[in-house]
Amino acid sequence: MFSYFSQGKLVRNEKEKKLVIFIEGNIASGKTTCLEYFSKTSNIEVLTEPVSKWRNVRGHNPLGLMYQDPTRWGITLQTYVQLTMLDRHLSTMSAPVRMMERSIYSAKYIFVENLFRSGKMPEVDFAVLSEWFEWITQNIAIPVDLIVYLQSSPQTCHERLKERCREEEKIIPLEYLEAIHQLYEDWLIKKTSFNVPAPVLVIPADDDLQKMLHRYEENREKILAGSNV
Ligand SMILES: Nc1ncnc2c1ncn2[C@@H]1O[C@H](COP(=O)(O)OP(=O)(O)O)[C@@H](O)[C@H]1O
Ligand SMILES: Nc1ccn([C@H]2C[C@H](O)[C@@H](COP(=O)(O)O)O2)c(=O)n1
Repeated sequence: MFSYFSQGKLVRNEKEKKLVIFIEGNIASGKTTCLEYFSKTSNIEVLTEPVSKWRNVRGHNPLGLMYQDPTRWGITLQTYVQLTMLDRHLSTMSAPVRMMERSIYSAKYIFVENLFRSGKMPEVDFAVLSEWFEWITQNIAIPVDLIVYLQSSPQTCHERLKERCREEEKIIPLEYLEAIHQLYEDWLIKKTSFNVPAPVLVIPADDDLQKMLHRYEENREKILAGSNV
């Protein structure tokens, strides 16, 4: 699986240079819809977030538990998110371009950070997750060439979230989406909080579906720059 070290990190052995793009954004900002659109292009591999795993690990639902009692179950969910995202990052690419929903970075810089800052994650849980995250990112190369940030207002996300009606998310208040939004803005727009591992392309994402699909098409070249797709 890993065949050589580069700058002290384990690196996957891919024969040709491939393009890896993260699609980042708030909950219900339209990431999956965006990925669905690009999945129709041949030579693009799309990886959605493994939410089904987060809702069912050996019969348990860490996502649901986390929303019910974040202080008790936040670390349980986020440990599993970290593992499943790492597994996604390290999986063998089946096409020259990979577009993946979120990343191990946003899991830590947005969701873990939010749990901790809002006082819902005990300091010891945050410390353990941070140690894991730092070990992983210091020892394993996580390929990424571009981050596409779907920038949407928390209000829009709240409307879309209600429409999507995922059982576990019914209790999410607007304030939660506002906090996630602020963390994303600090990370990817102001660039004042954490390391940004690749250039960022910002796509405004509040418009209706038709306009959004048109906007994705307009941005296709920018997104796929450097690839032959
Ligand atoms: N541009 C849009 N306008 C209106 N509704 C949208 C738009 N994009 C997505 N949706 C709907 O909003 C909900 C969340 O979209 P989704 O793509 O699942 O977001 P995410 O993957 O970011 O959570 C879904 O019900 C989806 O059909
Ligand atoms: N590190 C993470 C990543 C995601 N979640 C939650 C947020 C949503 O309820 C769900 C993913 O849905 P999406 O944003 O793709 O609509 O998982 C989390 O709590 N921690």
